[in-house]
Amino acid sequence: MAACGSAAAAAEYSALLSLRWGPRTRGRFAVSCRARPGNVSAQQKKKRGKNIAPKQLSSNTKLLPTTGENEQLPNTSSRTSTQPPQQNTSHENDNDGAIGQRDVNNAAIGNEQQERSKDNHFESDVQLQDLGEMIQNMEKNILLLNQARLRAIEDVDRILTEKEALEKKVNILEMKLSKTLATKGNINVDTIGDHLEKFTKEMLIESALSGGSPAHLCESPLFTEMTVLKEENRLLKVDAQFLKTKITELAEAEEFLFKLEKERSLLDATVRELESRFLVAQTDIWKVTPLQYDVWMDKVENLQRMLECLINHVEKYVALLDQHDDLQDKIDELESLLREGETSEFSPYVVELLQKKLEAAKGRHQAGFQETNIHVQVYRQLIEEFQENLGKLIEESDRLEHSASGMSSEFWSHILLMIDGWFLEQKIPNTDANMLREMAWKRDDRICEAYFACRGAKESDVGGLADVVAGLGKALQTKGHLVEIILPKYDCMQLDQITNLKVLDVVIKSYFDGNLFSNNVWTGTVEGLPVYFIEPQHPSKFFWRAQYYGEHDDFKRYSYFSRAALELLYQSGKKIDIIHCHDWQTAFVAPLYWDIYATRGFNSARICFTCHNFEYQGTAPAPDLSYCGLDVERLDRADRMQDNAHGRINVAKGGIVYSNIVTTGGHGLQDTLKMHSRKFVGILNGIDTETWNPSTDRFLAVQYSATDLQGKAANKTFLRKQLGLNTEDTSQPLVACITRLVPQKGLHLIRHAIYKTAELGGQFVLLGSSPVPHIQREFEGVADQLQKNNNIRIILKYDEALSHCIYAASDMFIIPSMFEPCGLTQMIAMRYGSVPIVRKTGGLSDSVFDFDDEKIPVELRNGFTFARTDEQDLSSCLERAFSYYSRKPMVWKQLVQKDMQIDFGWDSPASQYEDLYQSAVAQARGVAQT
Ligand SMILES: Nc1ncnc2c1ncn2[C@@H]1O[C@H](COP(=O)(O)OP(=O)(O)O)[C@@H](O)[C@H]1O
Repeated sequence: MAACGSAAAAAEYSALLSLRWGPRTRGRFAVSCRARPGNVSAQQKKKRGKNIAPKQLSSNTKLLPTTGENEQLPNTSSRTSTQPPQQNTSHENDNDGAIGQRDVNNAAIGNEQQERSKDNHFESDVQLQDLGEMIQNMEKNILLLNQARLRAIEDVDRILTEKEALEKKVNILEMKLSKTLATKGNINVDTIGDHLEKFTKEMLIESALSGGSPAHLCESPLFTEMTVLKEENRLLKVDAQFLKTKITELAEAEEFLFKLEKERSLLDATVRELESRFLVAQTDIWKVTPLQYDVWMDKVENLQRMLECLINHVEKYVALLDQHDDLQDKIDELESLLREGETSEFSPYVVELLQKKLEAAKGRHQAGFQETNIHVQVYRQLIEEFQENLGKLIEESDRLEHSASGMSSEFWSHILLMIDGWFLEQKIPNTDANMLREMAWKRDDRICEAYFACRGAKESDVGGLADVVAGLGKALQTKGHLVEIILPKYDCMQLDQITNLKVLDVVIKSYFDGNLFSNNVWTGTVEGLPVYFIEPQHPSKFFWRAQYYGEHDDFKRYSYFSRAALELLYQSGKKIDIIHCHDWQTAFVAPLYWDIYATRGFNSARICFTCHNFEYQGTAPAPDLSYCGLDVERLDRADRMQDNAHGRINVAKGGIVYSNIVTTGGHGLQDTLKMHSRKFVGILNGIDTETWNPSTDRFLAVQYSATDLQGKAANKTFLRKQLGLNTEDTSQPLVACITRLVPQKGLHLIRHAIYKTAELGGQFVLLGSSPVPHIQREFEGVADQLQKNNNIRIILKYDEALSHCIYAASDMFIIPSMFEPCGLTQMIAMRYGSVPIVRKTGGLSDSVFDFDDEKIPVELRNGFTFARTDEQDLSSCLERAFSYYSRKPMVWKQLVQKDMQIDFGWDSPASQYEDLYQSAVAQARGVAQT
């Protein structure tokens, strides 16, 4: 029985141990956790959790000895005599209430046994034997108990290790969570959620493995922490989802912007193509003789269709603008959301990242919007211009219906008188005069055509280029270089500007379209510079057109000239260092030189190309390149002379590709310039400081300088009187504008400036002329309308003398160009103490710096600038200038004096050119020596 009892006791112990030590230990742990304040942070929870377990568990181990009595409990009635009474006392202090009660019971049983032992002395031996067995059993039990204790301690250690591992996992998860929020806006809370889910599962499995139940697990602090984490993660998920949506919206906006940019460049290409086709078709029409009236009408109709197409395209630009508006709304919305985001709990990194992205998108959007806007304005003007020309052509078709032969005898007499006049004025040689007389006599239609083509020709449309070539040439000459200029011998040249004009007794033959043609060579000096004039003896009379540019066969005319000019240089046997080509008209020289002349040993020179106005680039169908002897197949390639937008040939591009130095910017050829960036240098033009010098200017009523501004005031008074402007109020600032009236110059802003100046109490003088009849007429309308306003004068002609007086008299000078490759008027204005107010574009933004712009060093601030093409920006700029003028006269005076002292001469640009030339020459010599 004892054995049985012992065995039963042992079984009881082990059963008890496994039952009590497992869950109860955990139970205690859970209880002590629950006792903590409910609102502590997860971090605090972890710290406290770590300290509790070991001590409480060790106190529990004291309970073990009481289990010695527990083996008796199931059979108390039959086995009471075997109970060791002394054992009861050892557990008096036991903490466990249930077990303590059992101890009390056992103690009572023990007392009863002692009473019995006194009455039964006979049984003492037997009892002693039993007692011995009991002691042995007890010892065994104690041994078992100790083993169980050791296992319990091992269990505790294992649980602690597990707990620490779990805590580490939680830490890692927390770190992952915050890292994920901070990385590139990619908030992957799903992954965190997955981790948490996985983690929970692992916990459940571990719990199951260690015999725990889900119910117990729910009570565990780790589980609570996990729940908190899960909730936090859920909220984060919502935030992240929201941010993700915004990021996606931003990405969509960016994509949309990209689409708009692409669309615009496609439109640009098509419109430019249309524009050049239109121009060609328009000029081509003049080649049709009056007898071919049907052909004429077909062509006019074709033009009409092209015009409609152009209008259609411009409408697409307008649609683009609307889309830009939508985009603006989206950007505004995102911006305000982000502003809220700054104060919310979103990760600051994410908000900052989004803000950066948004800023970039905003910048692109604004630039795109502005660019599109400019295109819309310029092309709208262009359409009006085309419509005007078309109207003219239709009018002309009426005239043609009666044919040139039907022209009155008065008309032919007028022509004959004109020819005589040119001859007497030495504008044409005798041979030409005879030939023209003959043609007029025979009522030759070509005379008619030439006459009508010349009618609209303006006085000077090469002013800017002529100024630059002469200015740079003279400056280089002063620096000791030998400079020569080659020009076509235009019939409309101002011969009085040329000294010693004479034809050389030599004929230079040059190649053109499969034949050799003779060229007369004339020489003369212009502003002290030697000039050669080439006069082709070609039946097309290339430079006998009564105007410089704008002929239907300009491409042919200038490819002819380029080839003839090179031939002249080649045959003269000179050893040239630099050939500097200006504008697309002479850019043929670059490929011709390298492909044809350099191979003939004429290779000492290096080529420099400057394009003063990239509005015109000289495009034509590829085969036209062969006229001057260039190899079409070799050159009609994207990396050579093929236009970047369409399949035509682009001569300006050829100039960039085949030159050693390029000093120009822009317009559709940026990619080509980028590819050739090593040879590209931006140099601002200068002005001729002798011609434009207020202290010696013979056109002025009074000469003056920066140190004597009385003279400037005198010029103002003089001009106001001369133009019939109000002279009573001397405090009124005088605003001026001298310009060609073409869309490029910002016509709507010029008009606005007139009215705004009047509104601000100033006076306005516009001197301008337009090659476009409808623009000229439109400004005539404005002039008529404002004729009686004695604060405004609009003078619609080209008048150089008057221009000098206006520069001198004005206080402010307005240049609101849509684009401006370089611009001279802002420099001339400053030299004359007229403060420039300009739109920030091209050369204007390189030479005029806003007086209020704190990002610009004070010493450079010389005028007032505005960026946008709308009227408001110009208005506020004008207001700022007026405010300084009237409220701070001393500051204004200093600004005027500063502007007058800026060096805009050619010396500095010429030195820059000189350096470029020299390094190109040095390189050439280096190559020659190796
Ligand atoms: N109506 C005019 N009368 C006199 N000079 C003019 C007139 N219009 C423009 N100019 C002159 O033409 C030159 C213009 O050069 P620039 O500013 O480079 O413009 P662009 O060459 O594009 O016309 C300036 O010297 C200016 O004084």
